[in-house]
Amino acid sequence: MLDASADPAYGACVVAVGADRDGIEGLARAERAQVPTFVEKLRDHPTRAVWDEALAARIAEYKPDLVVSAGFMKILGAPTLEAYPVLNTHPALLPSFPGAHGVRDALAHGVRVTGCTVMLADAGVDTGPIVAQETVKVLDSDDEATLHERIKTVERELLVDIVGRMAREGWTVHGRTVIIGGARD
Ligand SMILES: Nc1nc2c(c(=O)[nH]1)N[C@@H](CN(C=O)c1ccc(C(=O)N[C@@H](CCC(=O)O)C(=O)O)cc1)CN2
Ligand SMILES: NCC(=O)N[C@@H]1O[C@H](COP(=O)([O-])[O-])[C@@H](O)[C@H]1O
Repeated sequence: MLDASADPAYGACVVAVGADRDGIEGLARAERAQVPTFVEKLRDHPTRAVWDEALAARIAEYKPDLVVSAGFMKILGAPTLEAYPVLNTHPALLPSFPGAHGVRDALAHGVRVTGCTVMLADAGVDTGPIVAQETVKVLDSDDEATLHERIKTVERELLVDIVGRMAREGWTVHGRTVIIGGARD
């Protein structure tokens, strides 16, 4: 996304990169690009609710139009969800295999095709309206790591494309579906 946003025609820029823990490659990548970063750790707060509020306050410092969750492994609470649209990427074809272990669960189930889903987060876990999906074939030789790496290649490209289109064209939510721009494909 940082690379794509170097082109003014992309229509979006990364105003900050945040995480709930240190040592994240995305933080280092942002720092190399002189993009502001922040870390808000759950363990630094007395309760989950206080962390939720603190995270939303950190995000508010950057006034984003859209929050993108990519590999953010915490369920976001109401303070963030009620303040911003949150786009999430999940390494499975929702509603199948939601949660923190989508690739592991899909492989264990024996699926021959899996993929990734870009959706708007809601209060549930991977239950929000779907923006886009792409499929990835499962190879007989796959283990969780090899399959997940192939999914990541597809989902990163999809996420960058979707964020740019949403920024340029806007979006509307119709029940469980998100339409980018003014009309259905
Ligand atoms: N309100 C929402 N927040 C988030 C969603 C969402 O759909 N609604 N998606 C997640 C990303 N995600 C799957 O795509 C996901 C991430 C993490 C978990 C989870 O069980 N997290 C545990 C802690 C895990 C850990 O710390 O290692 C937790 O939050 O207690 C489920 C799904 C992003 N946020
Ligand atoms: N349920 C949330 C979830 O599984 N998120 C997944 O974590 C990976 C992060 O990869 P990265 O750390 O290499 O960017 C991505 O595949 C993302 O979809």
